[in-house]
Amino acid sequence: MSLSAPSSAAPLLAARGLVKFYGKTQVLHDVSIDVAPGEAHVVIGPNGAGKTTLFKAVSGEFPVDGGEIRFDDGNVTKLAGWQRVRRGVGRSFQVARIFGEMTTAENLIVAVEARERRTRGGFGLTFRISPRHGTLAEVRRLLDGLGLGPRADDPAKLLSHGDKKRLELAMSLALRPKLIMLDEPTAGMSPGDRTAAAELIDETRRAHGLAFLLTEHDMGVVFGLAQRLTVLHHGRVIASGEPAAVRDDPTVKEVYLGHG
Ligand SMILES: Nc1ncnc2c1ncn2[C@@H]1O[C@H](COP(=O)(O)OP(=O)(O)OP(=O)(O)O)[C@@H](O)[C@H]1O
Repeated sequence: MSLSAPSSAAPLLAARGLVKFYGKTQVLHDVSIDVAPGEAHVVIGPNGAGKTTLFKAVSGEFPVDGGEIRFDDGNVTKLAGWQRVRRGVGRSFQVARIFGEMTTAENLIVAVEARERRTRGGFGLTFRISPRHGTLAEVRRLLDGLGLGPRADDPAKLLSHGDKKRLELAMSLALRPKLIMLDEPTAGMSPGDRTAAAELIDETRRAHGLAFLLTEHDMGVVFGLAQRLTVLHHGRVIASGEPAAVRDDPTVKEVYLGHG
């Protein structure tokens, strides 16, 4: 079933009727999802429901087999992932993208400088040891804003799991996207770190007016963050709308939330 969406703003992201096959197995069946500017839209569903596949489709990791993806009023369905990044689709850096031997601050310097090179239309992967004027001030703001100030000079490989997640989010923010996609941002965290991470995401969204598309298994985090909730089950959207309405939906209770 489809419940009414709370937002009347024109969507930043509008995916319509997405279809994806892995070989002969259909994993996404006519999946549609919107994210409004500044909104946190959380996708939930049992293991194997297709959440990660939906994320990969939206971020351009592979082409879809049907449907259309519009972002910021342009059709991005045929664009490669890096082209979507240029338009403002940000996917959180995975831990593997962090350079472990470099400090927390140096990782952020690389991210800020990469954005500047991109904006200026430059190429090349060289990292200049002397950062541009302005980069260090921006890195300091990101570090302080995400509570990483005390870790600035620590090698990234020595950060706790929670701090690595913060660094990933900071690196995503450094690229100044319009939408940030986070696939299970609190996975593997302690309950305390989970609460802190959810607060951080919510604060970041409010402070920067950023839109978020997230998947998450922790229902405390889900209901603390979501302005809108979509439930996937066997690759189909079974409910989408305001969190309270989705939570009370009988089908959702039966196939998913009822278990907890
Ligand atoms: N590369 C692949 N090749 C074939 N099948 C795949 C591939 N990746 C995922 N699948 C299958 O597609 C379905 C959807 O997987 P997906 O990872 O998108 O689900 P999910 O909702 O993110 O699950 P989880 O909550 O466990 O991360 C599952 O049945 C999975 O086994």
